[in-house]
Parts: sequence; structure tokens; C-alpha cells
Amino acid sequence: MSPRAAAHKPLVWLPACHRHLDLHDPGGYTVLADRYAAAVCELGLQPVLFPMAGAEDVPHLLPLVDGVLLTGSPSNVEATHYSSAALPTDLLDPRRDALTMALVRAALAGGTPLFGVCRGLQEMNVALGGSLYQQVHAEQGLLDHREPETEDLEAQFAVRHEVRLAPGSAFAEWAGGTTAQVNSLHGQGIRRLGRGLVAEAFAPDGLVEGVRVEDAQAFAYGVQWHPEWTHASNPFYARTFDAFAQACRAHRERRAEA
Ligand SMILES: N[C@@H](CCC(=O)NCCCC(=O)O)C(=O)O
Repeated sequence: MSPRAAAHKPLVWLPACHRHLDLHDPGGYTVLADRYAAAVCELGLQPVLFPMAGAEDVPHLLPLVDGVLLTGSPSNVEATHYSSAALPTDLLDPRRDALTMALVRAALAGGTPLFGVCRGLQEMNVALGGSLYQQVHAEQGLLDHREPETEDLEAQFAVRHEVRLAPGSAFAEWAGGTTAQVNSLHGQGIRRLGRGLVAEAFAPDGLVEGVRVEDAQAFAYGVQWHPEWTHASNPFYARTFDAFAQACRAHRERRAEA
């Protein structure tokens, strides 16, 4: 690593959510679960937020960072992005949608490492022209992938099912085999795969749970599970995150040398 590149930690952009919280200020709040930012810090990277960034800011802000981590969120990608009508019960976040749709495309076009987790995977899929099941559990033949109704986070994030991993894929390498156990906290899921996405991890009901972007210039993966949870003690999750972190470091090097 060159001395210049070593001077700063690679910067990882985590697009935040925008919510109305039951607090004194009735205005909106910018929200990011500490869990994701902490995982990024533990990898030796620096999480950054651009709270007011919109799609129009992406060309100016993306060159400042070394990676993008699209986090999970209780909110759903609005179905109008894949030409369906949103269900009346949907918790939506149009500002996040607008930003992440542009960010996915720009990160891939410019070779910025991109990792999507849960909603983040769904955003990658929709940004690339794919569609989602709005309620996986309502589809015949598909399982209920939602977390149990409890406030106990350990129970919510507990391992829930196996995933089958494509032989020879990076997922299989990170898992050390062609199966792994994962947690599951989502109501939506990939229906039609986006352009250029290769399905490489599958739930027992066949739902696509892990993708890579074909011919990507840098790390470009998405997972439906949550590797940020217990990533330090789970070798599969740890290797996935390490690969992302390495890609961010390599991107930092390239930026420093340019
Ligand atoms: N709302 C979507 C995405 C689910 C998701 O990202 N869950 C994570 C919840 C915990 C967190 O905020 O990290 C769906 O239901 O599929």
C-alpha cells in the first residue's frame, strides 16, 4: 500500500433511511442502524453518510468514496419502480429509493465496490430492471421468510434456513462449501432477476438470496441475509465482509494513484 493511500481509511457510503419517528420533532429523521456502521468500522473502513443526497448528487459524491454498502431496512422498495402498485400496508421511503436506484447504476458503471444487504439486494435487483414479490409468504410454494414477532434481537437474527450456493462461486468459497446457514428478516424477495445479475445462492424454496453482478469491474454482490449480524464470529459472514473490505481498499489505492 502506498503511504498516501495508507493515510486514510477507505470511505464506505451507507445510504440512510428517512423516517418520521415518534419524537418531539414531527419532521423527518435520517436513520441508520448502528449495526451496519459498526461492522464497517470493525473492518477498518470509515462509514460515511450524505443525509440530504439525492440522485442528482451521485455523480459528485460517488468519486469521494471507496465503496457503497446498501443496508437493510423495514421499509420496502416502492413497487412503482418495477411497475406494480404498492400494497396499502407498505412502509415506504421514496427518498432512499431515488438515491439508491441511481447509486447502484453509477457504482456499477464506475467500478465502485457495491454490497447490498437485504433491502440493499432488493434495491440492486430493482435498479437493474428486476422485480420483487411484495409478500413472499403469500406466494404459493414459497416459505415465510419473516423474522419471528419478538423484540429479542438474538431471536430475530437467529439462523433460520440453509442456502444452496453455486459451486465455484465466491459464496461457496466464503462458506467453504456449497451450503450455509443464514438468518432471514424479509417479507419481500426477488421475483424477476435484474439485468446482469447472476443468482448464486438459493433458499430451500428456490428464492434467490444471493447474487453477483456479471462482468462487474469490482466487488458487486448482494445477499438477502444479514452478514453484519455476528460477522466477527461467523466465518461465512466474515469472509464475505472481508472480500468487500479488500475491494474497498483496492479502490482506495486506485483513487490515490489516479
Ligand atoms: N423491507 C424489506 C427489506 C427487509 C430488510 O431489509 N430487513 C432488515 C430489517 C432490519 C434492519 O433494519 O436492518 C422486506 O421486508 O423484504
